[in-house]
Amino acid sequence: MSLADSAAAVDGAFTSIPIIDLSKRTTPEGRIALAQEIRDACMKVGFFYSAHSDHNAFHLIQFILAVKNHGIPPECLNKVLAAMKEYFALDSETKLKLHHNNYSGFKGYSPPLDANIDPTNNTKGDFHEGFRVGWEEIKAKDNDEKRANDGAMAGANVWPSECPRFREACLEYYHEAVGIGKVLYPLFALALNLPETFFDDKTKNSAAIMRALHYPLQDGQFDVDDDTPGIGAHTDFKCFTILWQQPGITALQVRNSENRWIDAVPIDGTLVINIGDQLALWTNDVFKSTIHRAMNKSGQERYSIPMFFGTDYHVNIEPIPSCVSEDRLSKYSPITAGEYVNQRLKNMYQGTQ
Ligand SMILES: O=C(O)CCC(=O)C(=O)O
Ligand SMILES: [Fe+2]
Repeated sequence: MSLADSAAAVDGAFTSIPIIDLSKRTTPEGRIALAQEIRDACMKVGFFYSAHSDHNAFHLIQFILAVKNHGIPPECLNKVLAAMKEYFALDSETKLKLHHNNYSGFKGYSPPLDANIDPTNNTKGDFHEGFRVGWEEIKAKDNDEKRANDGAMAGANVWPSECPRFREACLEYYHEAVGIGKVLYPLFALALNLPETFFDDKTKNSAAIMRALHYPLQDGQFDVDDDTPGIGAHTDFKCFTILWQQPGITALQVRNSENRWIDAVPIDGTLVINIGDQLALWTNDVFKSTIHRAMNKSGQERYSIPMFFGTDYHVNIEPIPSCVSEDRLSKYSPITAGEYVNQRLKNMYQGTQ
């Protein structure tokens, strides 16, 4: 059965989110099995957790991936969480100095209610604040080709001098997550019956954007109520997202085909991986980009870190042939990844105005 045919046979009425054991990727058979699991998960759900199946998963992921230099050590997560707490606790005047409107490529700070990712559903905006970071070497380089090649999203990162440890903590996390992205791209290619290397020449510049997110408490400072989403219903703009969510606080929800919201409860030691629109474009919707949102009703502040992985900004995205058939005609016209992301970001920020 072709990918286009099997996509027609699945429905999206999932009630739980599968956990994929990334440790299997070390053998060729393991990678094929994993690609099959990823394929099933993407076609039905669009969201999955990346984990080792052991309850002590993080250490095992770290061990297995550390061999290939792809693990995210717990210290790295602790460090970035501590830095995020310190940064977001700064007063808003200080944070607003780095408002993303003042910089290119949307880098920098976005205050609460700045964006409205789902303008159809509310007028107040999304009740989170965030900080956007793109590619940068940890040890600053005079000539950073990867950053210079970022085309439509080009622009240097900006950093708050008031929280000196923020830069290093974010960039350490950024590079760890890029390592996991490098593991996932070949698995997605295999899952699509493509050569493992299909995405290699399309992801040379790591078109990866990280956002440090803070969902504040409703303390009367902002005009929000219980129905104001932390982030409204949306699909992500790129190929896939690797999301770290703060343990112990459930806020992320995924919508199934029956329009029911399914909680993506944080599971210790896992990262949530979800498919974004660029992969849906590449695959003519064989891989679904699933609608999700975050509603923080925990009564506590919440922190999360999505990292969005796209193809390089100059790359033209068009449905791959195995995902197109007579019954499943190509739904999308070619567009460059950069144009696509830039347009979506503009819409997101204009939605509140
Ligand atoms: O914070 C979360 O759990 C989700 C964030 C998200 O969906 C996004 O930033 O696109
Ligand atoms: Fe998202």
